[in-house]
This record gives sequence, C-alpha cells and structure tokens, in this order.
Amino acid sequence: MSQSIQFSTPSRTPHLLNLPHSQFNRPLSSISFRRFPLTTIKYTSIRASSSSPSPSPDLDSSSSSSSSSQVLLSPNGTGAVKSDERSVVATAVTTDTAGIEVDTVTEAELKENGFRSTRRTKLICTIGPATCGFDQLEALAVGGMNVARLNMCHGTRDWHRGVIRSVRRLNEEKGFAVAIMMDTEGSEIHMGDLGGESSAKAEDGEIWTFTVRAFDSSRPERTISVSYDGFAEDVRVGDELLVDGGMVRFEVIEKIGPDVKCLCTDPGLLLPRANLTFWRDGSLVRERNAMLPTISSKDWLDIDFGIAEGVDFIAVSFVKSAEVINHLKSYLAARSRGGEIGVIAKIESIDSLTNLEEIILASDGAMVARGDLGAQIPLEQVPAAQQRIVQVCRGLNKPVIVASQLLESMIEYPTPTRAEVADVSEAVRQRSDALMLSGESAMGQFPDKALTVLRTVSLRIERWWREEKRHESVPLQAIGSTFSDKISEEICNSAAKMANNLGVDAVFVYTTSGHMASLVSRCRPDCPIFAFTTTTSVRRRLNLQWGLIPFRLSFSDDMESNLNKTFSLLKSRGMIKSGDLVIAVSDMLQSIQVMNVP
Ligand SMILES: Nc1ncnc2c1ncn2[C@@H]1O[C@H](COP(=O)(O)OP(=O)(O)O)[C@@H](O)[C@H]1O
Ligand SMILES: C=C(OP(=O)(O)O)C(=O)O
Ligand SMILES: [K+]
Ligand SMILES: [Mg+2]
Repeated sequence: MSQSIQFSTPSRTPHLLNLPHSQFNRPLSSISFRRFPLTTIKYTSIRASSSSPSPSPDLDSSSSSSSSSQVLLSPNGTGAVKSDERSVVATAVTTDTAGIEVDTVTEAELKENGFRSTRRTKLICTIGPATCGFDQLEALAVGGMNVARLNMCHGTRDWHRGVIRSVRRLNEEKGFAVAIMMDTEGSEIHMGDLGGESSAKAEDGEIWTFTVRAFDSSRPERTISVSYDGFAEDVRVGDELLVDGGMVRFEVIEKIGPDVKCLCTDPGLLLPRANLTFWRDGSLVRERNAMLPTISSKDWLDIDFGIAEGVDFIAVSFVKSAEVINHLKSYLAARSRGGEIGVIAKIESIDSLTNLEEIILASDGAMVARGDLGAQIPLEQVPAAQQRIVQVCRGLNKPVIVASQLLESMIEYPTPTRAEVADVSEAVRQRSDALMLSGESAMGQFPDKALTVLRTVSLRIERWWREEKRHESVPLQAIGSTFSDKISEEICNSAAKMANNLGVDAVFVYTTSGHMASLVSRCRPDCPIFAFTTTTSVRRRLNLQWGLIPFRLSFSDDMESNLNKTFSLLKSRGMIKSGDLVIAVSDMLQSIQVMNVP
C-alpha cells in the first residue's frame, strides 16, 4: 500500500508561476491509497560473490571480528578493511546503464548493517606521498574516503594528474564513487621549499634571515626565502613573525634591503612552503596581504588543469569576498559543462569571516580551514567561528567541511589523543557534512588508521545523537526563491519530519540536479537518504553531503515505474527487503509518498 501526496508542478508549467500564491496554497494534491503494483525489471547483476563478510562500519557491531587494520577506539571496532573483503571489492564490476550504480563499500555496509547504522558524515582525505599509489588509494576508498583532496601547494601537475587518473580508474574498475577536490594554493605569504630539504630546525635564540631573494643554488644556512615581494618593505622591526600560525615564532630585529633578520623566540621545525603571518601590537598585519589576488596566475593554470582533468570540486583558498567565487563560477560555466564543478570557499581569513554569509551564498559549499584560520584569529576564537560557519552553511543549504588537525598526532602515532577524538566528535555533533584529513593522510605514517578513527567516531556520535532522539528543533530558514523551489523545500522538510515521526527506514529521493537531495540532507533526518540521480558527476558530488547515499540510476517522470525499478534492483542486490518502510520524494513530480517495500 502506498500513500502519496502529489503537488501539481509549476516547474513544468512555467506560465503558472505568475499566478497568485493562493492558487497553490489550496491542496493541489490528492492523498491516494493504492496497492503498489509489482512488476519485474530485467537487469544485469552487478554484485560479485557475497560469500565474504562485508566491512562493518559500526563501532559496536556484533558482527565485527578481528581485522588486519583494526583500530583503537573500541575492542571490537573494525579496521578499514579485512584482506578478504578487499577482494570482494576488487572483483565487483559496475556500469550496466539499465541497472543501478552505488559504490561497493556502501553496498556492503548497507547489507551488513541495514540502513540505520550507515555512516552519515562524509570523509575527505588529502592525498600525498603516503597515499598516492593505486593500492593506497584503494585502501582509503575501502576505508570510507568519499572525496580525495589534492592540495596544489604541493606536488607537480604531473603528480596530481597521476593521482586523479588512479582515482578515476578505481571508480571505473572497482565500483567506487570517490569525488576529487582540487584545493588552490592561493597567494598568501609562505616560505619557499627549503631547497629540497624536508624540514629545518630553528633553535631558540638563533638569528635567521627571511629574504625575498631567490637562491641560485642550495639554501644558505639559516636562510628562508619568502614568496611575497613586498615582504621586506611591509614588516617592521619589532613585528612578530609566525610560521604555520605559531608553530615557530620569530621577532624582527633588523631590515637590510631584501633581507629581514629575525630572532627565534619559539623554536620548532620549519616545513617547506609553510605559511607566514606577521603580527604587530597583538594584531595580524594584513594591509598588503589584502591586495594579493585570491586566485593567483598559478592558481588559474591549476584551475584550467582541474577543468581538463574533470575534477568534481575546486576549493578556493583565502577567499575574501563573494566576488571571487562568482568570478570563478562564471569562468567554470564558460569552460566546463555548466555546474559540473562545485566551488568550495575556504574560510580561513578575517575577511572571509567578515563576509561569511555572502561568500557561502555564492559558493557550492565551504570549508572551515582551521589551519590558516587559527593563524589569522586568536586560537580561542576558532571554535566559535567553526560553529558559526557550520550553522550558516546549514541554513543556506551548502555542504560544510571541518578541516585541519583533526587527528594531527596520528601523523606520527597509531592512536589519537583523547582531545582529538573529542574534537572530531564535536564536528560530528555539530552535524557538519564532512571531516577532512590533511597531513594525517598526505604524509603521515598511519593514513588508514586515521581514516578508521574518523569513521568509527562518526558512527558512534551519530548513533548517540539518534538514541537521544535529538530531532532538530532549530527551525531552518526558508531559502527557496522561486515558488517551485519553495514547494521542493516544503516537501523535503515534511519528508524529513515524517521520516523521524514514523521511524521510516530510509528516504528515497529522485533528483536530476541533486538539489532535492541536498534539501533532504539539510534536515538531517534520523534515517539515511538514498539519492537516485541520472548522471555520474552529480552522483559523485552528492558524496560530500551529510547522510546521502548516492546511486546512479536512469529514471523517468513516472514515479511508479521509478519506484518499481528501484525496489526491484535494490531487492535483488539484497540492499532492501520487503516490508521496509520508505518515504519517496521526487523533484520531477514534486511528490511525496510513504510506502512499504512490496
Ligand atoms: N601533493 C603533495 N605532495 C607532497 N606533500 C604533500 C602533498 N600534499 C600534502 N603534502 C604534505 O602534507 C602536509 C599537510 O597537507 P596540507 O595540510 O594539505 O598542506 P599545508 O601544510 O601546506 O597546509 C603538507 O605540509 C605536506 O608536507
Ligand atoms: C585546509 C587548510 O588549507 P591548506 O591546508 O591549503 O593551508 C587550512 O588552512 O586549514
Ligand atoms: K591549499
Ligand atoms: Mg589554508
């Protein structure tokens, strides 16, 4: 039996849009009760043998057994993958255009644990020397990486191309849907690359020279080159120079032409291309910084590279205003097929906090880039800034990523600190869409374990939230601008509320652009959201959003046939079963239906 409400669709009859709202305010819909027709859909099976156990993502799952990459947080917490499971993934084949595509790991998780315990928080890994090999990337994908991030501050374009192609190959050959995010270098001030050395140690009381001169050969002793030509002019004797937001500190003691002599006051390791800020009388000096372009000429070349390689997201470093986001978006619209690359604004400067709402409104998502943010505002202000950014994004329906130092100690150690676990928990509790690893996965010693910690902590905190029945009481602001958008928004808000109140197993959303799926995600319902979309690129981008399990599926305007097809396909693959209660919404028909899977 299916109970449905269907709205007549102003979006498909645009001339109706000018009618007074009252036209639409009366019930446009009829509630119908009908038996769900059962039809069989022919399809080609995608799954490989199901004889091997599936990865169990839940910390407390009773089915967990020992695992080769077992981690830490719970005696029975599973590691990223068991070796026998990896072979399941390795033999899975996808792409039957008449069938359905979902990534192999999600499928295994759904079968093993049912819908309810599926992870809602998405995970991003920065790829670097520790994780750029095909097998290493596969281990991350199996461990739950939804998005691979490439930081254009490091590595050559050839290196990045290699990683992008490996990820694409993983997706094609092994059935993953890992999205790729390219992160621009931006043009803030940073140190040079230390002439090939991996680090340099600055000791207390040493005098170092920071210079705008480039070195011809090897780096002179205790000398650091600086990326920004105006540096020597801008600093003043007495200024404090912070490397990486204070990991190492110097005081400016003398200026000699292009050279600035500095006394080390807080010793530490200088890393290649580390960020530099200077402070005067307790405040960040940023007059000249503000003149630097947000997207440098090198960044534009990287962006062209990203377009050519078909990345899914471009994260823009040191965004100051909405203008640069709009500029990039129109550039992308002209160069790549419209809307195919999402633009993520990195909130990591004072200006970006000042102009937060307009920046987020212009973007397709935002990143709380706490590394540089913590170098620009006092550290104790970072948590409040994080909370505000997460809330603004939620209000405006943009995915938000919490990034940097989540598990910093795991660069060196196989287990996180308790404080790090608390930090990850807080980001999950704030219901951010995604968590990001930086050095932990790029160059750390335990990338897979770090990812497992993110996964297990996310699962545990999400479950805690559900057990406490903390349905959101915070009203979400209305954001739709057209009447059609408003209808979609109301449908999604209602669907999420009904899902919680009725305790349904999943919300199914049929969405061509992905917008309707994001509207359901925004409500953070208790159940997972199966998002069906027709294109592979939309499916990959949905990977960044909270609670969405994206499938690629060809579907039509006929909801009944879509539902039939979906149920049939998912049932045959053991992902749902008869009797499961689902709510289905669709953006073509603007409809909402409640039904048991036949
Ligand atoms: N593509 C890469 N090639 C080499 N090293 C990398 C790469 N990406 C990241 N790393 C290393 O991982 C560290 C942490 O990454 P991330 O936080 O993204 O960069 P940053 O420290 O520059 O902000 C970097 O400092 C760098 O040492
Ligand atoms: C994510 C960040 O940016 P990047 O690693 O590129 O400095 C950050 O500053 O926190
Ligand atoms: K960057
Ligand atoms: Mg940064």
